[in-house]
Amino acid sequence: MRYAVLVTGPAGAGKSTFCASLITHANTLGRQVHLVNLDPAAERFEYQPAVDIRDLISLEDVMEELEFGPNGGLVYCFEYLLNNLDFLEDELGQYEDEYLIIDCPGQIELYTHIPLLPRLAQFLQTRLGYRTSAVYLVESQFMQDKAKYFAGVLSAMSCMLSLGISMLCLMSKMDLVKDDKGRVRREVGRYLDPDPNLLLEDVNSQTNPKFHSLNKAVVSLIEDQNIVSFLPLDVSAEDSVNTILSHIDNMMQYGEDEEPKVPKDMDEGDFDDY
Ligand SMILES: Nc1nc2c(ncn2[C@@H]2O[C@H](COP(=O)(O)OP(=O)(O)OP(=O)(O)O)[C@@H](O)[C@H]2O)c(=O)[nH]1
Ligand SMILES: [Mg+2]
Repeated sequence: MRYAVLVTGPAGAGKSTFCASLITHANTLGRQVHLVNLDPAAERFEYQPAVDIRDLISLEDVMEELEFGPNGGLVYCFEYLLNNLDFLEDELGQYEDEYLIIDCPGQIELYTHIPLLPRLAQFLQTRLGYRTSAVYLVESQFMQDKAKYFAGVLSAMSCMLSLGISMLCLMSKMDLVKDDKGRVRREVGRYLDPDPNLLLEDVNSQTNPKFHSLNKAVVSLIEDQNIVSFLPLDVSAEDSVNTILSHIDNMMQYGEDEEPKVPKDMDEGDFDDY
């Protein structure tokens, strides 16, 4: 069985850092995972990507040779990738029993203007037989501001709806919102899994009454899509990364088709103790 996790979210949310810590953690569990880089502007990685879009096309070349600016250049790179999906098939086709962590770029227009990620998710699933899921990162500092919280949740929802695969929302950089005793600050912690009614009260208390019905509509949309809860991500804490990996595994039913591995020196009688 093959598995793939798309790591998505806005620019600077911590996607590449999360990919590296997920790989480090999986390695300590003795699991083989590989990094796929889909960011044509990426410069350096903690782990060498097994598959790298820069081997197909680099943003620097596009900007130099075709005289695109950085954002137009990125869009060009992705359109080029979409027209050359056989590149991915050649690169990924060789992996059997594989678990891929796919580091995506952060420019939000790549998620909304051109259907790159949905096409890619579909290609991975139907053409290459990968069980594919996604995570979406939103920075914890955004949660201190209600308007930014709304924007973060709505962008996560738009990504989830356009991808059409199961998705987990992560609140990244939790170490930045801890108090001096190491506890997550209350005003942020309550947004990990907020009560929609309290959320509405909170937002209404900070906005002009003429926007209250809009607030209500957004909160009920958030509630309907069941996307209000975030898992906390602190890359410096192994148990946070471990919990997230377990959720991702569950989401893809990782390992359910695998034969259970029994340690060699355990005969059947030993199982009575468990
Ligand atoms: N304090 C803290 N900083 C973090 C954490 N994760 C990432 N960062 C920092 O945030 C910045 C951006 O992190 P990246 O991992 O490059 O973010 P990204 O989402 O891959 O960014 P783009 O690929 O440019 O969209 C870097 O300076 C990281 O060191 C975290 O958990 N805690
Ligand atoms: Mg990155």
